[in-house]
Parts: sequence; C-alpha cells; structure tokens
Amino acid sequence: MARIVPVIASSSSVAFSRNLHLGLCSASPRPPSPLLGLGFAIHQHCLSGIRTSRLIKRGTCIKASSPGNMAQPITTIGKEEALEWVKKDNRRLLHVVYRVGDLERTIKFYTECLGMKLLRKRDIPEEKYTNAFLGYGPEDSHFVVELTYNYGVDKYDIGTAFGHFGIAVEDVAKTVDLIKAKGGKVTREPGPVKGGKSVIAFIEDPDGYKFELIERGPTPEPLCQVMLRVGDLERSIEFYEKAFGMELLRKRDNPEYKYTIAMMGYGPEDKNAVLELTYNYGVKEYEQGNAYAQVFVDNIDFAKELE
Ligand SMILES: C[C@@H](O)C(=O)SC[C@H](NC(=O)CC[C@H](N)C(=O)O)C(=O)NCC(=O)O
Repeated sequence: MARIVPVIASSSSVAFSRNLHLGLCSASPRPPSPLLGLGFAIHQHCLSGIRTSRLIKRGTCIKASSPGNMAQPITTIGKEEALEWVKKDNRRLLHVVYRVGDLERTIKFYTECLGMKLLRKRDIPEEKYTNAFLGYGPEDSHFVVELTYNYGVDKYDIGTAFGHFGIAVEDVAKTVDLIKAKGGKVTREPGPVKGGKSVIAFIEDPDGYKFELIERGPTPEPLCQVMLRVGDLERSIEFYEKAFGMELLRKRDNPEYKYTIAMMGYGPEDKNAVLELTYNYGVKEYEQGNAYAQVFVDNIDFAKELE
C-alpha cells in the first residue's frame, strides 16, 4: 500500500520553494509554495508531480537540498490511484519533529512546566544525534513531539514561518502561574485573544519555540495545534485537502488584525491535533530557519513499521 509521510518544516517559503516542487492540482508555471515553511516527504510512492525535500524509507531520510539534487521517488503511482488511497486512509497527525540545543533542558521544561511525559529516548551515535519523544499520552493514540539533539549544536534559527504549538489547558491563568513559578518565560499574559473570546497566553520554551495555551474543557489531545504561516491560504487549503485528505475544519478572518486562519485536520478540533494555517494580509514569504519542525502524518501501523 502506498504510504505518504508529509514533513512540515519550520523553514521559510524560500526553503520550501527551493526544496519542493509541486505540480499537484496546479498549472502554475513555477514551483508553487502553498505552505510557507512546509516540506513534504513521500514514502515509497509519489503523488504525480510532487517532488520532495526528503524521502523517508523505514526511518531513513534522504535529503535533497536543491532542484538539481532532488531525491527521486522510488516508485510512482498515478494521481487518481493516490487520491483514491488518500480517501481510504485512516490518518492522523503522529508527531512533530524539531531541533533543540539542550535535550535535558527541554525535557525538564516540557515535563515540569507543560506537564508532558517523557515517552522514550533514542540515541543514534553513528549519526551523532539523540531523539526524545514527549507528550500527553502514548504515541499510538496521541500527537507527540520528537525532539532532535544534534551533538554539539546548541542553537538554531527558528525563522518566522513556524508560528507556535497549541496546548489546550483548562485554566490558562493557573497554568501561566505555574510556568512562571518554575522560571518559564511568558511572552503574552492570559486574556481573550485579540478580536475574539478564547482565553489564551503565549510562553516560550528554552530554545524560543512558542507555545500558545488555549483555554478549553477536558480534551483527549492537549497538544492540539501546529501553527504555520502561509503566503497563499487558498492554495495551502487545496493542497492539504487534495494531497493529504485533510478537511478544512474552520476558517476565520480577523480583518481588524489583518490575518485569516484555517484549521486543517482529520477530525474535530477538540479531539484531534490540527494544523492552523495563518495568512497575514499581504505577506507572501517568511524567514528561513534551520530548526525544522516536521509533522508526520500517517496511520499508526506505519509508525510502528518505522521503528
Ligand atoms: C484561538 C485562535 O483563534 C487563536 O488563538 S489565534 C491567535 C492569534 N493569531 C494571530 O494573531 C495570527 C496572526 C499574527 N500576525 C501571526 O502571524 O502570528 C494571536 O496570536 N493573537 C495574539 C493576541 O495577543 O491575541
């Protein structure tokens, strides 16, 4: 069966358009970058016309850094066949991968301030990196974070295309108090979101990754959003719908603050992690970073296969 693993990178549109050529549903004469900061990797098969920055085969990433050095799909299938599979597939967001400068420091912050559990760690000395998986429940039923520590690298540029991760909490003010008491950095105090009613706050982890705390009732999936800024919202929505079978769950324009958001995912927002695509009026490109946040989307059987 064809498997597709999209990889969402926190690098900018510049990196995206350099690394990824999409022909999907587009007659664009140049490579479109529907998702600023998003890269996609395709496992085993390739949707017709999609080229990718990374191919992932049983956990191995093959890097292709420029159009002249594109990793080639192992096999290709027709677009119709691929879209048929997309409709049948039972997918969800599995984990988001990004780089941190001090693994133990981040694990301490996520467990003590954000209440996550350390699910597992794996060291790959031959490749000089260590991964740690953290989340609010087991990987087979929860969206989790996969931190990557590259030996000796203590700093990354997050760029501006990646926005933040969303965490649903029952009491934002209380959570913020706890985070402050633990020495965490709060960048936006609790209160209603500008132009709306939801109570939110923003905090920053030790590497500067932003987390939005969102006040909600009890939820099975506290790690509930990955926010990415995109330069063309309609094109991004179409891309996620057609290539990955996601649904547009909600769209909200906020003209007063000059942005529109679109929630994309595989199920209701209160039960599943979703992508929050943000379009800021008139902004077509964002700064490239090297901290890469990649979101893996697949069904859990494939996740086990990757182990
Ligand atoms: C509940 C959900 O709708 C939100 O929280 S939206 C949060 C809001 N987002 C933006 O402003 C996006 C546009 C911004 N220019 C960007 O690129 O990040 C937000 O962050 N509000 C800030 C606030 O203080 O309310």
